[in-house]
Amino acid sequence: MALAGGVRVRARALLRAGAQFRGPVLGRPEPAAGGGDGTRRFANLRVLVEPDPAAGVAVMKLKSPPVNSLSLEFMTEFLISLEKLENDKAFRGVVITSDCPGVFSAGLDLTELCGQNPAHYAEYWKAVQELWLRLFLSNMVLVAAINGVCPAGGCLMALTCDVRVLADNPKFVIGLKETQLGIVVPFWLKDNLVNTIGHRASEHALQLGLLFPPAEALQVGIVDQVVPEDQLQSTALSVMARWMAIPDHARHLTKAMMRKATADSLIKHRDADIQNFVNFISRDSIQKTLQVYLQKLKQKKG
Ligand SMILES: CCC/C=C/C(=O)SCCNC(=O)CCNC(=O)[C@H](O)C(C)(C)COP(=O)([O-])OP(=O)([O-])OC[C@H]1O[C@@H](n2cnc3c(N)ncnc32)[C@H](O)[C@@H]1OP(=O)([O-])[O-]
Repeated sequence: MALAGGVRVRARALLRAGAQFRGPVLGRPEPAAGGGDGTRRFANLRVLVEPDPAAGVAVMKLKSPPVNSLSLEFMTEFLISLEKLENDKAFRGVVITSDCPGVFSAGLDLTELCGQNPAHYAEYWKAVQELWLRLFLSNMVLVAAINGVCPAGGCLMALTCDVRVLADNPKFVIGLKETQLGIVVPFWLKDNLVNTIGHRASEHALQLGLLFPPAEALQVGIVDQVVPEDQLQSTALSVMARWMAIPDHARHLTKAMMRKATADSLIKHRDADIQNFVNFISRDSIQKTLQVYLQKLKQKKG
């Protein structure tokens, strides 16, 4: 699946502006700095990719400090990196994890949702849809190695993966907390959650905006495994090895079959979903709530 129009234009603009792949790109391998071991690390500003072509696996590290919030730039760069891997036959699996200590992703970037104009909200929401669709429909095996707090839009990314492994730390909560912020999750993300944990548990989780600590997350099924923090990466890679042992073609056709109806319901109603989001987020009451919340986050430090 190619990048949608707006995101593609933005991606091109970023690249034209020299969006600054600091390392070698896939297809033009060079040894990693100082490595000389044939591994091909590449990075843009906000995503670090550590490829292991021999295993057919790459680790994508989200590194948009302080909290990996989903800004337009972050999502664009993430999708460029993902597309590079998808276009390279050497790669069949991706582990997604964070390079920001204690935070997998803080979710949607609230500065993109506050005090902007409707055209911006529309562009932003289209990019969020695109991020979800591209991950949800990826042919590759995606494993989320969740090494930090994972609320809302962070949980969105994790939910698209085939497997979620969470590091066992009581601070590392995961869930769709949107109602706590006065936001309603989009129907396609609700469907994604229902497919994962079932209808009744989703009703509770979504209405209450629940964030699950590790033991509860495992119990409700929003993650598949909880492991000690120092075993997260190795567990994610061994889960990946198990999935990679399945013939690719059969596996990804099965994945597509399982996910098609959920994805199609967004694809068919993309424009209406954008319009709905723009109308909702532009409301004075929502803007006020989000601004107060953002202000509170900023004051936390002071
Ligand atoms: C698709 C479905 C709908 C989805 C909706 C959403 O995702 S809505 C989103 C739902 N997400 C949430 O409700 C999560 C909100 N975030 C948090 O709860 C905490 O930041 C944390 C627990 C993620 C990390 O705690 P910590 O103590 O490690 O870090 P800290 O708290 O000190 O923050 C550091 C800096 O980052 C800033 N910043 C933080 N988040 C965001 C953001 N989303 N955006 C922008 N900026 C954000 C914060 O203001 C501060 O800025 P400053 O002062 O340096 O200019």
